[in-house]
Amino acid sequence: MTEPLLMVRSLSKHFVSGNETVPVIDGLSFTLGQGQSMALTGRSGSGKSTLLNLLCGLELPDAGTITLHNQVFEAGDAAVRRKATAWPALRRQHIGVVFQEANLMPALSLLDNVRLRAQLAGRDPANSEDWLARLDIGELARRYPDQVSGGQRQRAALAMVFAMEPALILADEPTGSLDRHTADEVTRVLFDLQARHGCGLILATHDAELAAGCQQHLDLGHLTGV
Ligand SMILES: Nc1ncnc2c1ncn2[C@@H]1O[C@H](COP(=O)(O)OP(=O)(O)OP(=O)(O)O)[C@@H](O)[C@H]1O
Repeated sequence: MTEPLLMVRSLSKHFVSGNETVPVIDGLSFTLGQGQSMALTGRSGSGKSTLLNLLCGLELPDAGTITLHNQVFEAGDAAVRRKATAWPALRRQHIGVVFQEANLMPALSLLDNVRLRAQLAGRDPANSEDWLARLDIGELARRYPDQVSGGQRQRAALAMVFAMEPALILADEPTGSLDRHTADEVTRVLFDLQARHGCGLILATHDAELAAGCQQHLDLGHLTGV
């Protein structure tokens, strides 16, 4: 049997805001298999973005263990506390992150953005133009991010993620800034490529149609009882 891609066990995270302690994630456990997709749902403030940040090491947990791509990150380890861990390399090479607003380098063309992302992950950038073509923006490859629409920028952001051949894609409201038609297109492309390339996908969304396309559902609002 193949190892799961991701195992989360008893994960907890709180923030301190002034005198107030804000518990966000409390004893969360779940498993994501290789190539599986999961929708993270829950009302605004229920902790979706916080969980995505924990899963790529941008936030540190108070308690619990994250096992991702055969690496174990245990809250409380001195290395985890100092962030002096394998997270940065894992993020660069194996975790593709997509935010609501596409995060492109403004001084680079769409094609050079994709090439750079592939190179940073240690992949061959030769297929970068192909990735843009597969996302139906091949003819825009030499334009700069401010010369294309929001939906086209979001497609370019997906091309960057797929060009790095990630084991896991973490997407935070990837269609949140798009109109319905463009959101449907980007959703179709995302699921199609994810299924074809067998990477895991976790996406935080308020979009019921996007959530319905995922194999697993995790409702954080329900879990944390808020
Ligand atoms: N750095 C921080 N300091 C204090 N509180 C924080 C911090 N980051 C997030 N929070 C709080 O943690 C809770 C969870 O926030 P988070 O952004 O994860 O929610 P979300 O489910 O992604 O919300 P949305 O759907 O609105 O994007 C919220 O109450 C938020 O105010």
